[in-house]
Amino acid sequence: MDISAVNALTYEEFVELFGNVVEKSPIISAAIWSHRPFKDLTDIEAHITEFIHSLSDSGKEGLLRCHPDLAGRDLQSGTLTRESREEQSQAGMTALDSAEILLMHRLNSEYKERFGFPFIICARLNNKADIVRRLSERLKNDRAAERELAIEEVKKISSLRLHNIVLSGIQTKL
Ligand SMILES: NC(=O)NC1=NC(=O)NC1=O
Repeated sequence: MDISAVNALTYEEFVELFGNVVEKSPIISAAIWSHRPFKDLTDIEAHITEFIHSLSDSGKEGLLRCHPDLAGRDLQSGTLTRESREEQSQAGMTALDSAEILLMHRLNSEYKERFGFPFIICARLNNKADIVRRLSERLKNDRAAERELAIEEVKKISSLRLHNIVLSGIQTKL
């Protein structure tokens, strides 16, 4: 990976490339740009993590609310971001039968009703059976535990997105 190419990006190019590493939260890339030159990919990830951990509880919950439900309205209406669409498709969310869709809607609604933010899991690391099982299990947690668990999942999602951009970016921009 050519970290010098990343460090040479203008602010606009950097946010264009990395702005959706954390779903619908370009402020994170806009903020960490100040820390260039980055030593390597791990350094970029560390700054993303530092930003997320610096958020208040309500800030973290706001970050979680920027994520679309799995098999939810955005997927049905085709308004998912490219990254989310690929991730959800890979986890089998686009191949659910009507009973599975209803189950996901019910569990997601129950979860959101209980915690005030959506259930989040790194879809690339799970299949649909894992997702239903983890959603059912995590519904039993308390809010603070779920906030932290969801933030850990956001970090996994963003790490995979970052690596994907830089690896594929080598062919295009970087
Ligand atoms: N609610 C979610 O967990 N959403 C998602 N997880 C992913 O990995 N991609 C998503 O869109």
